[in-house]
Amino acid sequence: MRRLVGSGPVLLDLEDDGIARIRLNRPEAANGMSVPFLRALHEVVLRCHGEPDVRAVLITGEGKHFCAGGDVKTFAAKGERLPDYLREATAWLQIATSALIQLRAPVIAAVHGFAAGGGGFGLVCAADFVIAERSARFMSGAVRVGMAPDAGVTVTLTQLVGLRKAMEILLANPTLTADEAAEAGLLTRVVPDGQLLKESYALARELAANAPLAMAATKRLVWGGLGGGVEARLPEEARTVAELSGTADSREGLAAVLERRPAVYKGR
Ligand SMILES: CCCCCCCCCCCCC/C=C/C(=O)SCCNC(=O)CCNC(=O)[C@H](O)C(C)(C)COP(=O)(O)OP(=O)(O)OC[C@H]1O[C@@H](n2cnc3c(N)ncnc32)[C@H](O)[C@@H]1OP(=O)(O)O
Repeated sequence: MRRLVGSGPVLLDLEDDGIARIRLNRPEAANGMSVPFLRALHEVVLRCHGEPDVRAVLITGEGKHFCAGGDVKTFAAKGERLPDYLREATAWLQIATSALIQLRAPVIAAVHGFAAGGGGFGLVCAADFVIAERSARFMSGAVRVGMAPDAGVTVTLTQLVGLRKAMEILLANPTLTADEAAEAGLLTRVVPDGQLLKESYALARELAANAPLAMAATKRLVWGGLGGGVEARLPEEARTVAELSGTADSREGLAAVLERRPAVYKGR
């Protein structure tokens, strides 16, 4: 195993058989994504683009959770400055999402704990395969903090689960069990707790043994055929997220998450 990017919130290891492992590495914040995190994620994905030996990419989360989305603590601390901060965050988010979708190698998200918000749910929707432990949980999370979905979720989720179910997931913001997420069409498969890495590496080795040019071309054709294209959607999602983040409801939603209480929204 070679550590390609070895410090900060996102690590990259090039392992045997051409498997690159992206490790989300902020366990103290449930791998919550801030601007430095997004910048590091983009750097790691670009490194994967540049490594000719990469045949499959595994994304895992260090600690208790896969990823709990945007960094709510940092967002709440920004107060009135949050829209400017999110304009920067969503700029990195857009290029990281595009870079991930454009990876030649197939991407497997290996989910344990929670996959929530722009980071967790966004990565799940942008991956080619999602394997989840039975105890994993999934939540869109955006409306809870007075914001809107990002990372192309408004296109990918609708393709994955259908319009009716996507509206339920995005507007009612349920916490889905792994079985519910699989039944909806969000996951490739559910595995028993404790089997996640074994099953994920087995799939990665299987995919890594395939013809890389054919895999890359097939990915490009499938992703390019989604509606108006995920990447065309990213700027509108980003603009909406930054705009909503300046509302009192967004500040109330963030405060409610941190204070572990129901939010009271006022429509402004
Ligand atoms: C596709 C490629 C790239 C995508 C990139 C997307 C990037 C996104 C950035 C830009 C986003 C803009 C719009 C924002 C969208 C959002 O995602 S807003 C956040 C939505 N997420 C949530 O609301 C989830 C918040 N967390 C929780 O509800 C719970 O933590 C949990 C996930 C249900 C887990 O609960 P539990 O097991 O009880 O663990 P906790 O004790 O709550 O958490 C452990 C510690 O982690 C801290 N933490 C949890 N979530 C976050 C977070 N999102 N940000 C920062 N920190 C978080 C939590 O505070 C705990 O810390 P301590 O209090 O210090 O113990």
